[in-house]
Parts: sequence; C-alpha cells; structure tokens
Amino acid sequence: MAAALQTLGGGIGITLHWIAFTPTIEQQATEEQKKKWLKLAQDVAIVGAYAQTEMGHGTFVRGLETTATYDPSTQEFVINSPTLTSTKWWPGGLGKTANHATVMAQLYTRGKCYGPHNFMVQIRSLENHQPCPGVTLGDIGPKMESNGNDNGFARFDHVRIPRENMLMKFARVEADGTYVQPPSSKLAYSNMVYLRGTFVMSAAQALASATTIAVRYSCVRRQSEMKPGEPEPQILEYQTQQYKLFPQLAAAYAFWFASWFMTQQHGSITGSMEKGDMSGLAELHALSAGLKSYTTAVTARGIDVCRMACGGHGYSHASGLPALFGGAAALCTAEGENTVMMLQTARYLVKCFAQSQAGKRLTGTVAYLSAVQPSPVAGNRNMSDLGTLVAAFQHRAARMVRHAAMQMQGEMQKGKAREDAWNSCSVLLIKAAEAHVHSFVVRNFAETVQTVEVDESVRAVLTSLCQLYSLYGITEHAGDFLKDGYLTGRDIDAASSHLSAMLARVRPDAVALVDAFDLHDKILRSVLGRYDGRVYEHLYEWAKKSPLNKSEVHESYYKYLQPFLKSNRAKL
Ligand SMILES: CCCCCCCCCCCC(=O)SCCNC(=O)CCNC(=O)[C@H](O)C(C)(C)COP(=O)(O)OP(=O)(O)OC[C@H]1O[C@@H](n2cnc3c(N)ncnc32)[C@H](O)[C@@H]1OP(=O)(O)O
Ligand SMILES: Cc1cc2nc3c(=O)[nH]c(=O)nc-3n(C[C@H](O)[C@H](O)[C@H](O)COP(=O)(O)OP(=O)(O)OC[C@H]3O[C@@H](n4cnc5c(N)ncnc54)[C@H](O)[C@@H]3O)c2cc1C
Repeated sequence: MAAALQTLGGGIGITLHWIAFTPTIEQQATEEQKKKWLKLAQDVAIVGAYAQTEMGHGTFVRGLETTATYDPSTQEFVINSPTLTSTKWWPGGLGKTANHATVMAQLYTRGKCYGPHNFMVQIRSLENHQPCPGVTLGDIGPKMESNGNDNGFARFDHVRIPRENMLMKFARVEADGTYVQPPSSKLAYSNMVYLRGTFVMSAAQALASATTIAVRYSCVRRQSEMKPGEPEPQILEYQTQQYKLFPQLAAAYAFWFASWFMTQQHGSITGSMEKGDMSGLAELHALSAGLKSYTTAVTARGIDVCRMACGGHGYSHASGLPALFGGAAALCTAEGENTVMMLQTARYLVKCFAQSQAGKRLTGTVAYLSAVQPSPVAGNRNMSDLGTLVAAFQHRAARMVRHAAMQMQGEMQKGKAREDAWNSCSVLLIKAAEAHVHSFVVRNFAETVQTVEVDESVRAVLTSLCQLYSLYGITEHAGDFLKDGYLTGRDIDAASSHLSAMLARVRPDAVALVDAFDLHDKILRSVLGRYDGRVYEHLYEWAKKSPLNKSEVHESYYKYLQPFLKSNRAKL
C-alpha cells in the first residue's frame, strides 16, 4: 500500500483490485461464489474495481441511484444507471484497467427496494478488453496526484446479469424473487470497515516514509551559523527542526501500533461475526471510522510539515514528498470522507455515553467513559509519567464527549428534533470524537511500549517517543486540558519543558528510528531520503533528466520568446 501512495506508472493501476475488489469477494461472496471468482481475482486472471461511488453520491450510500432490479422470468438482475448523477465515478481501475466490478446498487425485487447491495458485473470482454454491451466506460481525468492510476466512470444501460451474481453471503434473493434479510443491514458495508482499517497502516507507512526522508535529509543539509565562525550545522541541530519532525516521527510509530490493534480487533470481531455474534460490529465500525479519519488527517498535515522542513528541495518531486502528500490527501477523502467518518464515531460515543448514564458498564475502547471522574483533581502531576499522560487524555475526551452529549440533550429539551440538535452540535461532536481517538492512540502507544518484546534499551527509546507524542498533543491542545482545571498552567509549563527535553533525548536516535522502518530507496523514491545520503550528486543527475533539458534551447524560445524579445528590442 505504501507503493500505492507513490504515483503509479503507466495509466493503469490495480491497487483497488487488491485492496477493495478482491476483499469484497472474500467478505461478501458465498462459498459457491468464491469458488467461481476468488481464485480468478487472486491469480489476476480477472481484474476488478470496487464500483460504489457515483457522480452524485459518495458519502451517502443509501442515496446511491444505480439500480439492480430482479427479473424472476429470466432469474436475472437488470443493472441500470437511471440518471447522469448515477454514473459510477471515481472507482480505481474502473475506466481503463478492470474487466470486472463489484457494483453497489439499490436492490429491487417484487417492486420493493431493499437498499444498497453488491453485484458482480463483467464490464469488459476478456478477449479484446472492449466494454461489454450496455456498459460505457472512461477515465475521469487528471487528479491532484497518482495520475498513473486510472480512476474511472461507468454507466449501465439495462445490463443483465445472472441472479447468482448478487454477492449473497449475507442477504439473498431466491429464484422466485423473495428477499432474505441479512443478520444486519450494515454487513453490506463490511468491506468498507475492513478497508478503513487498512488505511491506518497506510497512514503510518506514509508518515514513516516522509519522516525518513526529512530526518535523513536534515542530517545531510547544513545551513546557517548557530555560533559565529563555527561550521554550518546539520539543520537537525535546530530545536525548531526537531519540533517539526520528531512529533511526526512519534506519530508514525503511534499509528503503526494503532494499526496492529486495528488488525487484531478486525480479525477477532469478524471471527465472532462468522459465528453469528454481531455484538462487536458497532465498536469495530466506530473504531475503524475514527482511526481512519484521525490518522489520515494527521498524516497529510505531517507530510506537509516534513516537506516544508526540507526547504526548496522538499518542494521538488525529487524529494518524493509531494507525491506522498497527494497520496495521503486522497486517504482523507476516499473510503469515507474524514468528517463523515468522525461523525460516525461521535454517533457511537453519544450512544455509549447515554448507556453509561443509564448505569451500563462500558467496555472496549469506550470503557474509560464510565470510569473517568467528572470532577477535576488539580495538583502537581508528574508530566513525564506515561500513566499520568494517558489519564489526562482520557479525562479530556470524557469531558468533551459529556459536554457534546449534554449540549445535544439541551437542544432537544428546547424542542429541537434529534436530527437538528445533532447538526447544531456536530462541530462539538467532531472535536469530542477526535479527542476520543487521540486518547485511544496515546493509550495504545503507552501499552505497546510497556509490553512489546524488545531489548530494554529499545524500550527506553520507544518510551521517550511515546512521551514526546503525548506531551506534544497536550501542548498543542492545552486549552482542552485547562478548561475544567484538570491540568493547571504549571502542568502545561512542565509538559512544555519535558517536551524540549524529549526532543534533545530523541535526537541521537532519530536516524536509527527512521532506519528501523526499513523502507528501501525503491519504496521511498526520494533523492533527499537516500540511504547512502549522497543527495547533491543525485539531485543534479535527477534534474538533468528533466524533459526540459532534452534540448539546449527549448522550442518555446523560437515560438514565443524570440519574437517577443525582438519586438521589444525594436521599440527601444
Ligand atoms: C495516491 C493514490 C492514493 C491511494 C488511494 C487509496 C485507495 C482508495 C480506495 C478508496 C475506495 C473507496 O473510496 S470505496 C467507497 C468508500 N465509500 C464510503 O466509505 C462511503 C461512506 N459512507 C458510509 O459508509 C455510509 O453512508 C455512512 C456510514 C456514512 C452512513 O450509513 P447509513 O446507512 O446512512 O447509516 P446511518 O444512518 O449513519 O447509521 C445507522 C446505523 O448504522 C450504523 N452503521 C453505519 N455504517 C456501519 C458499518 N459500516 N458497520 C456497522 N454499523 C454501521 C451506524 O453506526 C448507526 O448505528 P446506530 O447508531 O443506529 O446504532
Ligand atoms: C483517490 C480516490 C480514490 C477513490 N477510489 C474509489 C473506489 O475505488 N471506489 C469507490 O466506490 N469510490 C472511490 N472513491 C470515492 C470516495 O469514496 C468518495 O469520494 C468519498 O466517499 C466521498 O464522497 P464524495 O466524493 O461524494 O463527497 P461528498 O460525500 O459529497 O462530501 C463532500 C463534503 O460534504 C460533506 N458531507 C457529506 N455528508 C455529510 C454529513 N452527513 N455531515 C457532514 N458533512 C457531510 C463531507 O464532509 C465533504 O466535506 C475514491 C476517491 C478518491 C479521492
């Protein structure tokens, strides 16, 4: 997936075949259907796209317009794009690469709509790759980044597929058109939950790549005078450079560990669901939505901080940082736009808060909501103690969830409908959900560094990194911690001075910490981040390959500049 975040070459891309199309078959097809399609997909004997988003709808899946109408006389579904806005729009590989697609469409049988379901549709001939009859395909045009990958559009004009092409692991339509309910209507969304979970690792890898590039370059680059007459220092010696890069480095580790937890959670909850126990689905959805939203947003911002920390060369494609940024920016929108995903987490938190108010003991990632004391306990805290830092983040999140939920209850008591009260509190709800996810990431980071099986010297470095990540979060969001007096001004000052000490403590291990990501130059694709540090020679070689350098005097001189100069000189 890290490679996917770099631009893909050649106008085709099968990233989505691997991360969306094939997992959809794995998760939503019956055993019978897997026998038919899964091996073909795994062997790339067919290439697929995950065709859900339309020109008019991406977030609101229940609003999708593509229809799949069951015809019992022929036992077929008729796939149709009834409007321009129902055109499938964005799916990776859909325009030029894929010959199959799982198409999310509103299922109609016996005149009733049963909502969005997935259907397997062949879209191109396996002989000559021409679009199948009734299918119109194309690329949606240049994008912010990853223009090597085709993101396509598709229209269906009453395309008929066999009944067996409905992915029927959860819901079914019998030959006579009877619809059989799934255990939960949200199981049709299960592959999105899976993919969001993988985005946490994609974010970690992207931030790991960016910090590798920026830290290594910051050891090669020497600039300015720290003391008059002394040699120019490595720019990593400046505290401001450490303050830019080390919190991003710590976040990369934090997100890497969070993705371990996400993968483990996804496995155990979907395992239970296979046995019919759906109880973990809501927590899994809330966690994957919140973590995806939080980690991709922090990563995109963090990559741009790394780019700026590399000066002009960071802005060059030679650095690899613009491509990384473009890829990470995509992760903020794709697979559930970040705002909408964080609101899904907020919805779950408000529900859990109400349950805890009614006396239910909460478990899992929200357990702290019922355990945290509402009243602040001010006093001199040891701001370098991980337990203290975790408790501060949990207190902050619990306070903000409570505040947002009570605000919403207040609005409803004033007579507002629930939906209106929700909307008028949604900024508070988003901030509370972000605080919740942030507290989870900090707690998980702290628990991982305390339990992971490593040499004690490595544990010490990881502990410093976890302290740095937490202290940075407290100083960056000081107001949230000061608001109810849980932390005092003195605590925040102590946090700031500990943070400065952590920057100095991490400095000697910074290169080792990025080397530990073990990202090969071929993955980094960065002249600045080269393992051998030979930046300048390779920057010059890279520049010489620029297409503009194919000729000494570019053709544009003769076409535009020469006549322009001539006419100006003639006027002198
Ligand atoms: C460089 C190149 C880069 C690389 C590029 C990298 C590759 C890019 C790959 C991108 C691939 C794609 O984008 S594929 C397309 C991705 N699209 C999306 O993710 C669409 C996002 N939208 C959605 O998932 C849905 O519309 C929602 C969740 C926002 C709303 O769904 P809804 O059905 O309206 O549900 P809603 O009314 O909000 O909530 C009703 C109840 O359902 C629950 N619920 C909602 N969803 C789920 C769920 N998945 N699992 C369990 N429960 C759920 C709620 O918690 C709630 O429970 P209760 O409170 O009632 O108990
Ligand atoms: C690089 C890339 C790859 C993609 N690949 C695929 C793919 O392979 N398959 C596929 O099916 N799709 C794919 N997508 C599409 C992607 O899933 C959608 O873009 C995404 O779900 C957002 O939907 P939208 O674009 O319609 O934006 P909208 O849903 O229109 O959102 C626009 C804005 O409205 C806001 N908004 C919407 N609803 C709410 C709400 N309820 N509350 C508050 N604010 C709201 C959003 O926050 C957002 O800021 C891809 C997109 C990108 C960028």
